[in-house]
Order: sequence, then structure tokens, then C-alpha cells
Amino acid sequence: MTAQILDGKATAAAIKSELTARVAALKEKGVTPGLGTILVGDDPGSQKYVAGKHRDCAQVGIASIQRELPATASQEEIEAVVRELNEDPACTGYIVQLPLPKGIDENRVLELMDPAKDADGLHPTNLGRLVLNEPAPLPCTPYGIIRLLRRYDVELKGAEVVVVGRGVTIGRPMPLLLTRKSENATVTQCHTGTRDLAAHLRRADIIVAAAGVPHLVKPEDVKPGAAVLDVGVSRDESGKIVGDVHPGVAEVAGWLSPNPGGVGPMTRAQLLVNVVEAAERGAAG
Ligand SMILES: Nc1nc(=O)c2c([nH]1)NC[C@@H]1CN(c3ccc(C(=O)N[C@@H](CCC(=O)O)C(=O)O)cc3)C=[N+]21
Repeated sequence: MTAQILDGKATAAAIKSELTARVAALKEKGVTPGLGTILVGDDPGSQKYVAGKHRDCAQVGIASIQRELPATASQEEIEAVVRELNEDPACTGYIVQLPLPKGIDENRVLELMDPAKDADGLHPTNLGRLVLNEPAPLPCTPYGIIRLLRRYDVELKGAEVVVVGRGVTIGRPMPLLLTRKSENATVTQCHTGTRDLAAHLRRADIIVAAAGVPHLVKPEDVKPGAAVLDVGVSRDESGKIVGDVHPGVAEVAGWLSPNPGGVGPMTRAQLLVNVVEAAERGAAG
């Protein structure tokens, strides 16, 4: 048996083509959605991700607003750019590319953002709304994962999901989305303090591997037919992406998201969704 591929690239392309129509409709009303990015420092990986986000924008007709600061930028300088984008009417949503350089208080920067312009869905107010079941922009990677599973008709209702990892962008918000009434999954969250990870993995109908540990999920730990999402991104010596899922899992799983080509493109598509939805709310109000 070989797993069906959860093709994030193709699914993201479909979402982007739907967004293209919504952006065109907004433009007829005189509203152009604009995605802002704030990039601090010159990490080549971060530069590449940010460039990809602006390429996506061009594809669907969203305007790009790019702000770059040197690695030596101070807390005050970064916060000044956040305030500027909060005020800029051309910017309907934006992100601060993470991580920020050492010595910068990331949470203070994120808290300064206008929650209505939070394209990542990671502002404390929006995470709070998620906990309270109130409408809010949703965290891009977790929601991208859910949309990918839905696209391939993977049953979420009643499913036993194991989330591996407790990072702020994926691990922590993922169970909040999965346990909504609309998803109705049962979630076990595993992390470095988990005593017997393999025992949990073996029971899972769906595994979300977001630990950032190369090949953490082994074929012998996967229940035959399970859906496995490879979210972790590590790099080998040559700079090639190594995921959290061992390649042998493809022989056991029922569905598998490749890495690259799986969750990454879905994250980027969801970012655009948040920007367009913010612009639609603005146009309606
Ligand atoms: N405020 C903030 N929001 C983020 O969403 C955010 C961030 N900071 N910091 C870094 C991580 C990383 N991230 C990725 C998004 C897409 C791909 C992606 O599309 N990857 C391609 C391959 C890219 C390649 O080959 O390097 C793929 O999986 O097919 C990867 C990584 C978003 N992040």
C-alpha cells in the first residue's frame, strides 16, 4: 500500500484561484487588499519565505507592502514600522516574519499589531477569540492543515488526532481548531515531556508532526491507513528540507502530506485568505 498524497501545492492553487475572483470583486468596489511583511535581518530562509508570499500576492492581485530592517534594528525601530502599517490604509493585513533577532521582545511586537490586520492569526486577541469561539482570523498553518484534510475527505469527526509539538504557530493553536464543534476531533498533544510518544502515535487516525525533529515519526509507529501531516522543517548539510516524518511512512499511511509541497503552500494560501477576508470586512463596514 502507498499513501495517497495530500497535495498542498495543488490545493493551495485552487484556493488562490477562488481568491482571485474575490479580489477582483473587491477591486470593483474600489478596495484593493494589501499584504504587508516586516522582515528583520538577512536570514536567507526568511527572505525566501517572504519572497514567496509576495509572489502569491501578485498571482491573486493583492498589493504587496514590504518593509525590511537590518539585523541590528532596535525594538523601537521595529515597533515604529508596526505602527506605520497599523495606520496604512493600503495595508489590509500584515505579518511580522518570525523569528525576530535575539534581544527583541517578540511578544511585545506582536501585541502592538492591530488585531484586525493580523494575517497570521497569532495576535493574542485573536488567539483569545479562538479560545472563546468568536470569529477571528485563524492561524494559517493549523487551518491550512484542516482545509487540506477536508479536500481529501479525511474524516475529522470523532477522529483520534495526535499533535506532536507545542510551538506557538502550530502545536498550540492546532488542538483549538480540531476540537471546535465544526471539526469535532479528539486530540492528544505530545511534546518533549511525553513519556511514550510511540504508544500515542500508534493509536492515531491523524498525526500532525510539528516538532522540528527530523524523521521523528517512524513507519512502525503509524497505524495502517492513518493520515500523516509532515509539518516540521529541518535542513540537512546541503540545505535540503528534512521533515518530521520518515519516508518509510508512505508505505503504511493512508494519506501523507509531502514536505515540501504539503503544508507549506497551504500556510501561504491561508495567509492570503486572512488578508482578503480583512479587506472584505473593511469593505462591508
Ligand atoms: N509571522 C510568521 N508567519 C509565518 O507563517 C512564518 C513565519 N513567521 N516564520 C517562518 C515560518 C515558516 N513558514 C513557511 C511557510 C511556507 C513554506 C513553504 O511554502 N514551503 C515550500 C517549500 C519552500 C522551500 O523549498 O524552501 C513547501 O513546503 O513546498 C515554508 C515555511 C511560515 N512561517
